Amino acid sequence: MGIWILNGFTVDADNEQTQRHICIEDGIIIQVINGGEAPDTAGHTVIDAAGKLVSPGFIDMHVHLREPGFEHKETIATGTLSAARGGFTTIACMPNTRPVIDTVDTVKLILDKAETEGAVRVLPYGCITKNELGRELTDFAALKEAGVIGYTDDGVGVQSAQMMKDAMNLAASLGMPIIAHCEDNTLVEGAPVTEGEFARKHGLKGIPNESEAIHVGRDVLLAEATGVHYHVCHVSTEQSVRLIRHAKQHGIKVTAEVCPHHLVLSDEDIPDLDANWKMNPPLRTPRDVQAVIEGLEDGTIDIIVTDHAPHAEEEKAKGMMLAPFGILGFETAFPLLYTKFVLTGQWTLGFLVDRLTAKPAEVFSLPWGKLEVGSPADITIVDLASEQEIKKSEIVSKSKNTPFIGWKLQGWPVVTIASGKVVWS
Ligand SMILES: NC(=O)N[C@@H](CC(=O)O)C(=O)O
Ligand SMILES: [Zn+2]
Ligand SMILES: [Zn+2]
Repeated sequence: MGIWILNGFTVDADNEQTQRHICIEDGIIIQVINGGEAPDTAGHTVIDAAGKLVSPGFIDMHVHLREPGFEHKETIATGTLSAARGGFTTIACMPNTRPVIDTVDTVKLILDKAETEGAVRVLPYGCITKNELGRELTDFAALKEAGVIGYTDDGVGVQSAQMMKDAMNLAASLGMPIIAHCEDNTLVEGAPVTEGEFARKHGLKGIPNESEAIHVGRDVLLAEATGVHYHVCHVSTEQSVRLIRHAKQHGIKVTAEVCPHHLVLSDEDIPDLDANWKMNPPLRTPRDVQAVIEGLEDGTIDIIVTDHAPHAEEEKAKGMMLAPFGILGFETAFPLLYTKFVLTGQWTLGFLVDRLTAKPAEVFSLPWGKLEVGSPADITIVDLASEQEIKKSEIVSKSKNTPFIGWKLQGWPVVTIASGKVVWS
């Protein structure tokens, strides 16, 4: 017995919208009918998607699931369910767990747990350096063999240029990407927010834009020298956008991602010293926000990721200086971007959906992100008309650290199907 999803509409990157009936069985899309009368659905479960968007399940290439080691913040079970609520069916998890994902055993542990306890598909990254200490490369070949999809020390920047170059050479020889958290530690020194209005007003030390952009500049040159696929994490500054644009113009194999919060918030929106507004990279100035939006719009930045970074309430209660960096991402991403960019007419729906589905699949050569006969049945149904307020009590993630509580947003995922199973409705 399969599932028929009737009368919904799909959208492509050019914003072409088509009414469709879609049948899935055994985890695969087995039939797609364009328009017209509903087919005979006898013997199947029926989901009425009339008036709703039927999208390939969203893909999030940058998330933190916290297991193993930080299960008080999130687990693979709670994190993947939070992803499902947000409409994500494939998520790529960062290795800054405890232990970090730098051995074959830890990769296996993640994959096993995801298989048995996860609501959606989990793709692990492995560390670039052992323990993310920047001193010694991990065993890239063994990690690849175990199932990682790329290498990153997310959470910290790789400080040594030579170490990064060695990593790129090795990754290139294996046909694997390097995913970089760009941050020069010598320029940061314990600052909690960006250099800008907010830091000045509160007398706080600021994180300068160069701390990110210096690594981007260094790394695109190293990527050119080594030929690796180099992917920049959570781009937040005008300078980084400029450097990536220049690198792409010169044929360097660089791709990049941006987070919803860096597209909709600047440091001037931070209301007070509440650490739910603290993340790395920090909210930047309005000028940077404008630059990352333009970067996404012109293709300099390829994809949208959430950087879902759960932290417990007591950790965030330590205040702006002492609390850890990071905010939740999964459950607010689509409604936030739909409300702020599509409803306002700045982006088409097709553009937004593409940057969350087909584009990430293309950038990382993944087989998901499309609704075609024979494709895995990863499908997200979105009620574009529904408006809801973000309430702390409704957050599925184990943590509640988001600055968006109380925001009224439109465009909520209502059914998420992963590998043919309804994982959220
Ligand atoms: N983004 C964050 O603010 N925090 C991330 C680390 C990271 O993505 O660099 C985390 O692990 O909490
Ligand atoms: Zn990072
Ligand atoms: Zn991250």
